[in-house]
Order: sequence, then structure tokens, then C-alpha cells
Amino acid sequence: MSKLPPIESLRADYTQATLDEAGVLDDPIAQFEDWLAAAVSAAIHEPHAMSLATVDANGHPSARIVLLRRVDHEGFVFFTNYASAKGNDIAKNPHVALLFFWKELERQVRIRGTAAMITRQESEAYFHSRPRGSQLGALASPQSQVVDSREWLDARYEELRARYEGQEVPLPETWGGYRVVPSTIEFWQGRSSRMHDRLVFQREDPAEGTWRRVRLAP
Ligand SMILES: Cc1cc2nc3c(=O)[nH]c(=O)nc-3n(C[C@H](O)[C@H](O)[C@H](O)COP(=O)(O)O)c2cc1C
Repeated sequence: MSKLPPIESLRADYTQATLDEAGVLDDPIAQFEDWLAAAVSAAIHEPHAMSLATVDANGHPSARIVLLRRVDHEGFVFFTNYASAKGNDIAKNPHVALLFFWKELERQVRIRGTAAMITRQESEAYFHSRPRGSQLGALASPQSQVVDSREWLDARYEELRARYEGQEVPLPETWGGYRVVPSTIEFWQGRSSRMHDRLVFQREDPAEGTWRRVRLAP
């Protein structure tokens, strides 16, 4: 059995890079793409994995990892089951937060915004680009529901696999993408002695696509 060292003794100083006003792009989406590209170049495992926080009808938050599948000036897109716990939360309260942590680069990006379903046409195109096994998995899994057993899930997958043999797997009614339209995007670069850099873009005018940039204390 592994022995847990005292957690309070675990510490690291961050010294890899700095982030200053002159070094950040004016467009936060371009800046995000730049950092994501750096994470890809650094061969970080699942660099597009992000934490998605939602709030339920009672104001209780939940967080889980999802994969970013598209980013542009329209927003950040991920795919999921609309009838899942996160889907139910978003239906009641579209305010969400996204979080990327690229620890190998000592970087964090925090995004707040509102989530809305993308068009079925867009979901359809992405769904059919996925490996067939993932398409069948999405069809087989009533995500976030209590199920009887692993065996029940495997049998359901097998039944659907056989049913759609040689045919296109249909996009499930309850599966598709959400686009998170950002209202704030924070770029965090770890610095020595906990004197980190934090530059936050706050959306000024959605129509104009203009942003205000401020520095926050670490
Ligand atoms: C690396 C990783 C990637 C994941 N990607 C997705 C994803 O893109 N979409 C998704 O619905 N769930 C994804 N999951 C599973 C979710 O974290 C979560 O278990 C699931 O969506 C159910 O969440 P909910 O019950 O809060 O709705 C991923 C999990 C991990 C660890």
C-alpha cells in the first residue's frame, strides 16, 4: 500500500514563464488558442480536457471534466448528453464556468459564460465524425441515470451494435453540443513566491467583440 506523505509538505515554486500586458494578445480567443497550441506542443495528455462547472435549480454546484471540441469567436463547444445531470443544470441555469489547468506549463485559464445548445445539424456532423464505438456508446448510455449493473450497460451496447450493423448509427435525440459564450476569460501564469500573473478579459460589447483587460492580484 502506498504511504501518503503529509499533504502540507507538498509544494512547488513556479518559475517557467511570465505573463505581462505587452506579451498577451488583444484578442482573448487568439490568446487562448496560443496557449492551447503550446499545451499541444508540450505533449500534454488531453490538453483539451476542461472542467465544466454548472449549478442546479437549488443553487448547488457540480463540476466534471469534458472535452473542448471547437473554439472560435462564437465560443467554446463541448458535446454531451442533454438529459445528463449537467444538461438538466444548464436547462435551468445557463451560467457555467470552464477551467483548463496545464500544470506542466504552470498555466490556468478560467472562463465564465453562458451555455446554449448548438444546432442539431452541427451536432449531427460532429457525431458522425466520431469513432463508431463512441457513437454506439452515446446511444447506449443513459448518462447520469442509475443503472442496474455493468452487465445491463454492456448488453445494451451489444444490442445496439447488432441492431445497427452495416448501417449509420443515428444521432440520439438527447445528444449534442453546447456552446459556451464567454463573458470573462482569465489567463493565469504561475510565478515564484505565489506572485502569479493574472490577466482577465471582460467582455464589453458582444456585438463589437470588444474586451476590457485588467490585472488581478494573485
Ligand atoms: C478526460 C475526460 C473527458 C471527458 N469528456 C467528456 C465529454 O466530452 N462529454 C461528456 O459528456 N462527458 C465527458 N466525460 C465524463 C464527465 O466527466 C462526466 O462523468 C459525465 O459527463 C457525466 O456528468 P454529469 O452526470 O455531471 O452530467 C469526460 C471525463 C474525463 C475524465
